[in-house]
Amino acid sequence: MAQNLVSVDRLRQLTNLSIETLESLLTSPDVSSQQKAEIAFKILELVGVSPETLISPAVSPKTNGFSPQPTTPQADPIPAPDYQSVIQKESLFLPGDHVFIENFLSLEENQEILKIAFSKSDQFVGSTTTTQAVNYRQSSILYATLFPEFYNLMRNKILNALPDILPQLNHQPFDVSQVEMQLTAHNDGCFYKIHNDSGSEKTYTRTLTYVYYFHQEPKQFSGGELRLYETELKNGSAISQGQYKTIEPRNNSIVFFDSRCKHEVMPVRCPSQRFEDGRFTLNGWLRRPDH
Ligand SMILES: O=C(O)CCC(=O)C(=O)O
Ligand SMILES: [Fe+2]
Repeated sequence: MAQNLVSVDRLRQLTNLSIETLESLLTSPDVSSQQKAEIAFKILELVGVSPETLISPAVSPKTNGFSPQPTTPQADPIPAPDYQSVIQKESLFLPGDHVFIENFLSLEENQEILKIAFSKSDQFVGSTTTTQAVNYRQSSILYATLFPEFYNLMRNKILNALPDILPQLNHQPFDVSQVEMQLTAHNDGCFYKIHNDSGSEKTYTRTLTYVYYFHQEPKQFSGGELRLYETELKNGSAISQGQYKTIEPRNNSIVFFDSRCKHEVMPVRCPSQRFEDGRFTLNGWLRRPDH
């Protein structure tokens, strides 16, 4: 018992010393800002401070960020700083603004993407997060390399809609360097806990998130609402205060929002558990250049 108390004390001392050492490294002029950022992120990850801010969908540059066509540059690009300098020092509040558009595709296009999803059901793979967090996300994904024509169609529709969408989000125009896309299926019990899409070194150039919803009619699932949280950005963290807006995953609708905004996919209930009866999305991110 006494020995345990001593070792707890020692452990405390050691912990304090470690924290002091890390603190001095984080403020030392001899440590590069790159190293400081690495240390800071490691600490945040280890102590579990807002771990979900570090979680965002895995990026697979060869597949997920499929870009068969050159992108159209937009006017007046916003400066695109690197990862260190995008870490928000002053607090910035994102109210969960979004743009929701119904009947985004024609009926034929909507049926076409449903047909693509059904015909390639055996090529979907389990989803992951960049931190490989367990029990954070359950869904399956079809990469855009497996539907190149539809990728191009969707990409063009999104880029054409952008000049109307950005002002509604109070967002400045930006140079779109890449349109990432994937087809995601949520079936019975699937979900994606609270996260943002741009909280890691691999994902920080993601600027706008879009999610196009489609499913069979009549709808065979319930749940699966998207919750968009009010988010405060500060010191590299995205903190949500719990207030949110709910977006229903309506067939043939699309939602756009700031990729830094925290969001969550509520659990889906699909009693038949048939693949075809699930909640489907074409979802992805518009990136700005990283220089
Ligand atoms: O399916 C949705 O409504 C959102 C998906 C999402 O948050 C993501 O893939 O990052
Ligand atoms: Fe997301």
